[in-house]
Amino acid sequence: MTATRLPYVKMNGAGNDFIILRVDAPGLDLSPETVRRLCGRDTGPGCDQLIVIEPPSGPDETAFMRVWNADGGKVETCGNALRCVGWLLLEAAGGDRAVIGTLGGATVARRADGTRIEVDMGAPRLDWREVPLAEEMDTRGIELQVGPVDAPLIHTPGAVSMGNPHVVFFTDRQDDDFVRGAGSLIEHHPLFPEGVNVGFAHVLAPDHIRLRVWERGAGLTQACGTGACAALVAAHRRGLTGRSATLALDGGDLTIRWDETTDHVFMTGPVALDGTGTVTL
Ligand SMILES: N[C@H](CCC[C@H](N)C(=O)O)C(=O)O
Repeated sequence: MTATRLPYVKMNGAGNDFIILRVDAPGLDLSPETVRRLCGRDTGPGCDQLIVIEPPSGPDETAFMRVWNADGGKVETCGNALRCVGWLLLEAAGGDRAVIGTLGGATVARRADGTRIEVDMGAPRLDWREVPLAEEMDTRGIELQVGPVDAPLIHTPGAVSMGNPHVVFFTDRQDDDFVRGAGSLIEHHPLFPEGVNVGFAHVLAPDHIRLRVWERGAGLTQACGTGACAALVAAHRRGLTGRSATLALDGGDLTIRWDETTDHVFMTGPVALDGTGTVTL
């Protein structure tokens, strides 16, 4: 296959960084090897996720967004990338809203203030089959055995899908060793047949959560947008917070609101343009 050179835009949303390509034809399929090469910080421009903007998949969309994790796996969606893609589309079209289709469902991006973008992430999926889990459980507090079999540590985190799978632990343990150790152990736990993003949420107040996320396929990132949405939903379901909160992540703050009337989750946060370049596919 002949090599293709494409321009890219490098952006980040609260420190979660992306290479963003734009193509004219739908259905671009990238090999895991190509994705890993481009996402590698020593083999390519480097990023947490590779993002491709495609033409709309339906009449109500402005564009369609595909997401690959740095490990080469194609996934459903990415909250921080939706803000960045939303900003690019709004800058290009000059409109005030952009409908972005993803494999995890349709979303709507709007300008909030300054360079902050709000994305309507749609409704959380809360049934065990939608997360998905390998067996029936109450997703408000699932039974998850972590640790050696002879001395199991049973936790009852919340489980939520924002189009992609999340499990959220409520703990004041935020140190790197714990987050990396527990996160990497749980990411591929058999209870999660499609893998899982692992959040560690320290509820500081009914409207304030400190969050770190070990991401499926990317590891510990500066921020996870869908993880922030999942953490707020899981915290509210446990009676730990109201329906809106500031989520303080390593790379910045996200404002998350779970609207009672529409059941939709709204995520508002910063975007930044880091640079441009070209890559060879
Ligand atoms: N690691 C995620 C995809 C990226 C999500 C994250 N970067 C966000 O901002 O939502 C997954 O495998 O589902």
